[in-house]
Amino acid sequence: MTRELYKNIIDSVSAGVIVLDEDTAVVSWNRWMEKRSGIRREDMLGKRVLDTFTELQGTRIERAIDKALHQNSPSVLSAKLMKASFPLYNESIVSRHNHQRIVQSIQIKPLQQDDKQFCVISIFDISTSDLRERALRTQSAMLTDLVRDLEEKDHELNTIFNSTQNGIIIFDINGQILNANPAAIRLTGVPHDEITDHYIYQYIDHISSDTFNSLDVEAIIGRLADHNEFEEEMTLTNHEGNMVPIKASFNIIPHEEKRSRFYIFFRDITRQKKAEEKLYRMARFDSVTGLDNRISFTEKLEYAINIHKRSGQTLSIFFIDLDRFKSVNDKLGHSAGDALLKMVGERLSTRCRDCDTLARWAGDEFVLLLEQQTHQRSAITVAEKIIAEFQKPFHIEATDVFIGASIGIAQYPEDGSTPEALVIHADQAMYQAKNEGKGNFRFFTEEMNARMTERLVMETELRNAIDQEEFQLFYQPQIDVLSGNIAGVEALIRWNHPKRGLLTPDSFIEVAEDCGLITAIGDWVLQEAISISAQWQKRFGTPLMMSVNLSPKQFNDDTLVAKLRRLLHAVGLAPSTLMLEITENDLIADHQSTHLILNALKTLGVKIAIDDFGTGYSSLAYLRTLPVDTLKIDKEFFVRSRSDDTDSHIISAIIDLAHALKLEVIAEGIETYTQMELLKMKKCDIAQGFLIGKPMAFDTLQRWYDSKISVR
Ligand SMILES: Nc1nc2c(ncn2[C@@H]2O[C@@H]3COP(=O)(O)O[C@H]4[C@@H](O)[C@H](n5cnc6c(=O)[nH]c(N)nc65)O[C@@H]4COP(=O)(O)O[C@H]3[C@H]2O)c(=O)[nH]1
Repeated sequence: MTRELYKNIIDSVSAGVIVLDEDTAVVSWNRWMEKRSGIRREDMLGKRVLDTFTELQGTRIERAIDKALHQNSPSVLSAKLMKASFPLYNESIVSRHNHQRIVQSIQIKPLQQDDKQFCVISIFDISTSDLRERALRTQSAMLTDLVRDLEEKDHELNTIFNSTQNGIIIFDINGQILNANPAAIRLTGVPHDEITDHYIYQYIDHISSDTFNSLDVEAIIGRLADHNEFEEEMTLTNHEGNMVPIKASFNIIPHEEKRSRFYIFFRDITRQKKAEEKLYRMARFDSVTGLDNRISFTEKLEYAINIHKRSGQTLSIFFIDLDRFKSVNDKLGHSAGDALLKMVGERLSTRCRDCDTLARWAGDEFVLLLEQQTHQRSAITVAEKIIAEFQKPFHIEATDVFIGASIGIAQYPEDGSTPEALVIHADQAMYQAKNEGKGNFRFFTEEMNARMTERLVMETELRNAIDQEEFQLFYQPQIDVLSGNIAGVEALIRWNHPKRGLLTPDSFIEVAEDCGLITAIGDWVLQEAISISAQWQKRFGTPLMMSVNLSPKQFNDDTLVAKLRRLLHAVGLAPSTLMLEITENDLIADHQSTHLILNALKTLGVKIAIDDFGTGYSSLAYLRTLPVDTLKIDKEFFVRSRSDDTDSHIISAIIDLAHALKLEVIAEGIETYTQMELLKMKKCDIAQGFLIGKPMAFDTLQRWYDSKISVR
């Protein structure tokens, strides 16, 4: 379309048309405008419309122009806009000098062209009634739409307000309740028609508040002024006085000053709180005894240390380990074990004051923190009372169960300044108490710590010892008492320690047992001993009775029989050439499974000896029921028999009884000819001891044997 045609079209329109650019400068001014304003197009083009009609500044017309240019949004202004209309002169009605405004309907619309923003102002003269009527009708239709829109929105809001399960309370600047939705009425328990007589602070409060009605409405309103809304966990006290935890969100409904409204939007979080509490309890309390657990104890101990740092008072930490708990658990089952732990917890609690903390540390270990201690004596008194508590039996599943307690005590600040150090030291002291005979208590000493550190070092070294091939077997000969011929050997382990030289088992077997390495070491011993036995048979043409010590863990290892069968088969050795030595105490530890294991070993065909006989409390009558072949009299009897006649009598009695039970007897620790004479006299079967030969390496054993044979 040509510019000329465009100009003619807008000049022919019977309405004012003004087009403004982004700076509100006039780019189009039609003939109607020239006529009604008396201002020519040439005079207006390029001029700012608001500079010409200054009285439009700050009016709705200016705002509408701004909206069209900057928000791309149209406006319709119509009415008798006395102030905010274009001051146009209707020449046909009034004289040029008589400034009379006409009634206008003004549309201000945005227009985008070639990436530029324009604003088109159309001015209609509606001074005549029919035009005015039309404009009014348009306006009324617009208003109807607006009202309908508002009603729809209102309906939606009302539905949400009435049906939501969350409580909504609207209140004023004084906290007075103005409205509440059905959920809020239900949660507060206040009748609907009475709710507006109440104040928000009568029901809603801070969670930690201990003063009733302490909700500070002014402070809440202050916070809302800064943030518009905020959320907090609070409590709702209903009409009956019951407290419910809620999650509350406060909001403001802006109004003119002083008439502002506020609302609280809240929901009942009882279930969430219960779940949180459950989780908290699970994380901090022991489920079996209901006592504090390790985490909670450590925190309380840390707190106590911080407090006592200032007061200078002593804290005592008890590490309590139950004696014989494992055997009760194994025999009566886990639920009985749990019941026993619960009873122990209750019994220990009776020995504690309110300010003390008792916790279950792990398994059958308890820890106790005594505060307000002034001297060691108080800790001793508590320890003695606890040990005395265990003198009485625990009644479980119609059985009276006797267990004991060993206690280690560490004290703050002397024995450590952190919870970890104090508990470790108390544990070390407990270990010492246990080693010294159970049912005891010991205070921590630095010496214990040194010993423990040494143990830990040994544990690490032991782990490497197998791979580094640092173990070696020595063999101690055993002879037939009557003939003097070799009857067998006992394999005894040695550790070629890289720094400490050759170590005997007394210095490391216990550590290996405690740290679980004994099975791996024992497996190596069995393999080595069986392989040596096979070599012997090959070299001398006769089988050698090889005795091997078995630790309780190995004895209870489910794979033991299969392992032995495989090892013996691999070298083609008869099972009857292998004798397994099990100590008397280990055999009586668990009667039921002992029988099962021994029977399986017997079926395999290996021999079984009861080692260190006389040191335990087993009756010969019980031993009779066990499928064993040999009884080894503990060497202690022979050491003592040199000075005490009674022991000679006991040795005689044991040999007689063992023979009566058809058991072979080996006397261990024979160092003198007199002892040898006694054995001969009592017809003891086999003798072992330094008199015959000390434990020796395999090469030496072979030479020893060679020399024996050549003498004959
Ligand atoms: N004073 C004196 N002592 C004598 C005499 N004759 C033998 N002995 C010592 O008595 C211990 C006999 O072994 P045990 O009672 O089974 O006692 C063994 C056994 O219980 C354990 N042991 C040794 N080797 C092994 C092993 O391979 N595995 C396991 N689990 N324990 C082992 O270590 C304990 C100590 O072994 P060793 O130090 O080799 O000590 C050996 C031996 O050297 C004597 O006439 N006088």
